[in-house]
Amino acid sequence: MTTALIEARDLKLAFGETPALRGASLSAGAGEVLAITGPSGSGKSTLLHCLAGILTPDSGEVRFDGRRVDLLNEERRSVLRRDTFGFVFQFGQLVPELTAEENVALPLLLGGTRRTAALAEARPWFARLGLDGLERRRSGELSGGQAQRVALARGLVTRPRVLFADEPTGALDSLAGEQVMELMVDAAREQGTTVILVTHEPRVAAYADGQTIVRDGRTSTLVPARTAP
Ligand SMILES: Nc1ncnc2c1ncn2[C@@H]1O[C@H](COP(=O)(O)OP(=O)(O)OP(=O)(O)O)[C@@H](O)[C@H]1O
Repeated sequence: MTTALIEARDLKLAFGETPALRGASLSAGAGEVLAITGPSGSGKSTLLHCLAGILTPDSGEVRFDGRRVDLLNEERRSVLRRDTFGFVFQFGQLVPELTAEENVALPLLLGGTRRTAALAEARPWFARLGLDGLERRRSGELSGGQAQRVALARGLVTRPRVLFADEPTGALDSLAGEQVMELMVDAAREQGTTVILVTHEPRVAAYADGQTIVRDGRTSTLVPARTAP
């Protein structure tokens, strides 16, 4: 059995009086794709945000590569998010003033890479994700599927150890959604990136190696990933 690269143990978190997580656990190994599924409001995004160091649970443990993420201060968590993790959300959230290639280069620029080098690293992603010729477009000039592939390139350009994807196909029609999923899973496998994917669509979850279902803030394993205990 491989060791977990990222894991959550018995997470609990309430927003005021609203309990969002009541004992959520999961684990994923290096290079695995894990889907978090479940009904609306069950706690999927909250669980993802705890794993990614965006939220801190009230109790329980989050470990990445053996280190306790939940015990890090905000500054260290933000360095971890910037240097080690990648993110894709439902609505690509591209910066509208920037060109597509500048959007892809953005995480590298924020990490201190010089502009020319960052753009040089961003460009190969356009051919790789079927976006040739769209490098200089702004987000308003892209289709939803194209914009989401640009957002995917931006999430992967730093070669993150873990890519967190929250409903990455949620705003797309089924064909564009399948394209995004195939490209995401292939690119992640090629560079050994673990993917933690929130989705309510069974067709999207089927791309994953393992599935964890969340109901009322509690998890159960639907399909064990290779590292599940
Ligand atoms: N910032 C917040 N403040 C207060 N309550 C919140 C906040 N974020 C989430 N909640 C509540 O926590 C619970 C879990 O929400 P969460 O967004 O994690 O669910 P979800 O499964 O991702 O839902 P969906 O599929 O609809 O996106 C819900 O009851 C929600 O209303």
